[in-house]
Amino acid sequence: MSQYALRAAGLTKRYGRLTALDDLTLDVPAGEVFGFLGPNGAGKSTTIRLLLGLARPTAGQAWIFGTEAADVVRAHRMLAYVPADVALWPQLTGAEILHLQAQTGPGTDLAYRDELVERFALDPSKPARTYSTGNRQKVALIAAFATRAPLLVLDEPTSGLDPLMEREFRAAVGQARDHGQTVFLSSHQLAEVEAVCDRVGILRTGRLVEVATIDRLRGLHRSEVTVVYRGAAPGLSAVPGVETVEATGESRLRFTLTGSPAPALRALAAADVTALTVREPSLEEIFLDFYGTGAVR
Ligand SMILES: Nc1ncnc2c1ncn2[C@@H]1O[C@H](COP(=O)(O)OP(=O)(O)OP(=O)(O)O)[C@@H](O)[C@H]1O
Repeated sequence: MSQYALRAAGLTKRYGRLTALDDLTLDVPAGEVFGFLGPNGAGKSTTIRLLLGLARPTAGQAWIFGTEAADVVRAHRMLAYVPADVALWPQLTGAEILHLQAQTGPGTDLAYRDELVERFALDPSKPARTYSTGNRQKVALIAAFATRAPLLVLDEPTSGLDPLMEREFRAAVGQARDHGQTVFLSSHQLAEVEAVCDRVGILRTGRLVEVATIDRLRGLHRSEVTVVYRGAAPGLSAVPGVETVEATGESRLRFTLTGSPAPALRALAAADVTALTVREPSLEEIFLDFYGTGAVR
């Protein structure tokens, strides 16, 4: 079997004049948890549809463990997929659907599946028509995580989950990694990708603009810090990671912080700080930060 779980070479998809995916070349080694990050409409789902053979590329090719993605019967023996919008058979219960999927998929660890049903707090006795978006997502996630498929393809899998369930999701991704499974996870949530992924590809208007490890991504991460103080202003000039310090009112200032917060915290500790807020940048801000407005097409 190929050492790459997933490969794309010049993968392109056009819908009329719109280029949804533009010349994607990407290798994901087996065993990696790879995050595919991008704002709405960046082309994440299009990429996944091409990888799954659900759509035909306008140009280029993709492979799943060395098998052409277009060879759906062989490629799908090696993967489990959770779509962004999970549709289930409305008249079947959660348990019946999990049973059905275990019969048709690449093999299921039934004991682990039961454990996941507990952990995700799913009531499998109810018909799927009564399930909320989050519960439908749970059924699909449980079915996928309980397989021993070497590749899990998850398209924005936590959009309907609450924070407790997100924690379970992250733990399940960790266990998949421990089993040696490869995870390809599309997301527009920076925090989720940071928490679970080894490497991240950043997609923007159909183009892969960066592939970076999480450490490198953290380096790009610029937070905005607001400080209210009494007496003398904290001395922040020449503090590593601190930039663009500006007074925003009487005894109030704002600065941006990149990398480790320790030097800035030491500088702030020397002043009489009465309030401190830290705002994480949005993904879009990080894009703009890193690529400049010139990168926007
Ligand atoms: N079948 C289609 N016909 C025409 N345009 C399409 C089709 N599918 C996707 N697109 C367009 O391709 C672009 C990429 O869409 P895609 O769904 O891949 O983005 P995404 O990154 O998955 O976004 P989201 O996070 O909103 O799901 C968008 O501009 C979208 O409108």
